[in-house]
Amino acid sequence: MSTANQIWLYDTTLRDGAQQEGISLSVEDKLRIAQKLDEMGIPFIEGGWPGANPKDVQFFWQLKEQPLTQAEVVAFCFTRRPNILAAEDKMLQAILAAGTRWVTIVGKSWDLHVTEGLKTSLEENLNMIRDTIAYLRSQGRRVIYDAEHWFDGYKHNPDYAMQCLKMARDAGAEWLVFCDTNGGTLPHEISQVVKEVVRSLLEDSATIPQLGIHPHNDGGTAVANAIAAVLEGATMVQGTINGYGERCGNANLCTLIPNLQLKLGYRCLEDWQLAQLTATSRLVSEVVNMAPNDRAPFVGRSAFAHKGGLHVSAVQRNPITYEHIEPELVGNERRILISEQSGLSNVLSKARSFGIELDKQDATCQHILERLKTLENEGYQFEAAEASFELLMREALGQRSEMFQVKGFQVHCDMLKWTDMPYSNALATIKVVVKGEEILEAAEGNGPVSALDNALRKALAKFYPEIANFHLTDYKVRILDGSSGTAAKTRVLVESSNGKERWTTVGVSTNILDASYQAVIEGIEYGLLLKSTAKTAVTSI
Ligand SMILES: CC(=O)SCCNC(=O)CCNC(=O)[C@H](O)C(C)(C)COP(=O)(O)OP(=O)(O)OC[C@H]1O[C@@H](n2cnc3c(N)ncnc32)[C@H](O)[C@@H]1OP(=O)(O)O
Ligand SMILES: CC(=O)C(=O)O
Repeated sequence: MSTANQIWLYDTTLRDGAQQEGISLSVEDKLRIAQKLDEMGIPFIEGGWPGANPKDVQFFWQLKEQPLTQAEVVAFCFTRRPNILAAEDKMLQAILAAGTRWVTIVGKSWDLHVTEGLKTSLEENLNMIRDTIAYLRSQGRRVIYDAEHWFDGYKHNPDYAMQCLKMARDAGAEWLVFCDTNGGTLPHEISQVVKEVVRSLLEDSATIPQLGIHPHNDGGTAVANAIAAVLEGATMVQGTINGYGERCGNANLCTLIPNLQLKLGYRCLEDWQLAQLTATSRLVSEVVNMAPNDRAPFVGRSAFAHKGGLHVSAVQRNPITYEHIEPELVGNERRILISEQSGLSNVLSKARSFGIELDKQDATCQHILERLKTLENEGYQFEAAEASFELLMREALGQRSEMFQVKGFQVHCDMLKWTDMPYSNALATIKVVVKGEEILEAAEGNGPVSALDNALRKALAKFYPEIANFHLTDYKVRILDGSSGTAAKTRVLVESSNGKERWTTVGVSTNILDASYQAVIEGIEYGLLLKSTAKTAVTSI
């Protein structure tokens, strides 16, 4: 990688990211994330705080057995405790035992934290910074110095903050990183402070150490703050995947990296590595067990999703009309949504994705659009149920052959209370005509929808054996006009799978069973359509 305009990425998902409420990582989770970040080309991965908990100790041991390919894994720790020798501090022994080449030391910059948090003198804090870094250097470690509460400290007492920073530099830290620990600083303040600090550092040395930034997102400006620091000369950015972190999180690397590289011309990653950003974001959200943010810039599912008819029409003529970058650059993809906001362009585009060629002049196209808008007005939502939309389209085109016909069904539900735990059991009977034969079938389930699904699948199994692989994988219910009480309309979205692919269907009714039934039946029909046409479903697993 060329070093001109290079930015050194420092990922702290495994340490600061793990400080987010709701995240708890196992050693295996940490290893999986570290391997992905390594593969993506992140040069510094902060692995955790060895000595703070057994998992972090174990993580560094495991890495000795399965080393990463290119990344430096960094061990994190604070300065020695007041009034002891650095060599006697158990925490510093623990980070030495972690065996990394690089360590990050966090130290106080704000006088208030020294006197009220550490309960020590300003002078002793300076000694703690000096002794810790000098000791680690004497043990062959390279040191990154995270100046905690840098901006707040500098605002309150710039002289003391600068003494701390220069102490870290003089003791041998190779990077000085400005932390906006409380996350409330604004971009223009970041620019001003970094500018003043650079000037001050140049007063007593012709060269300045490498500078970094570690912003938190309490004011919602962490990414903008990181950019502001970079524009003033910082060359390391510390952040996390998906912005996870203490309180409101850290600078989101998934937003920051593409802005730096694609908008500002800095070099963070090779192009092929940048194209792994979306996959990395999704893998990390899966490992930490947090739903991905669909609206995340660059990597969210909706980041390049076009809904409005005008947008779709223009984007198909030239994508730059409504896209700020090419989605593929960050490994994302363009999506065309279908809804009441659609125009003919959406319908044509969706048809193409279903393998159907339509002509805009064809009256059927207009008919499909009108039917879509009417149904959406009744409460259907096709954006999330593309399988139902494909069935609607095929019906309009005379391409929806009848695979079975449901003549009627009954569901009987029991709510039993044998013990403290209520127990529900449902029995469904269904009459279906398949290929001219009338079938009457019954099946049980733990609720009415599963009983109905089981009965229908049982009735069809003889004719369509592939049905044995179909499963209901998700079931979502939404009350559409809650003020109408039990007369309210219900929308049901059902996700089905055949083990290889997933698809979603929708049903709407004032009767929740009827809405579920519509969605379940279309789900089965769509699965059979997939098999009969050997086409690919809406989402591959
Ligand atoms: C800004 C940041 O995000 S820094 C990273 C923060 N991350 C974490 O805190 C997660 C991991 N932390 C832990 O597991 C624990 O807090 C530990 C193991 C580090 C410390 O645990 P404990 O010894 O029980 O102390 P506690 O958690 O109450 O922290 C306060 C102590 O840290 C000391 N301390 C705080 N900052 C520093 C510092 N920069 N240098 C030295 N000591 C410090 C305080 O003086 C206080 O010491 P005292 O109890 O002797 O008065
Ligand atoms: C070091 C760190 O996590 C902070 O100051 O926010």
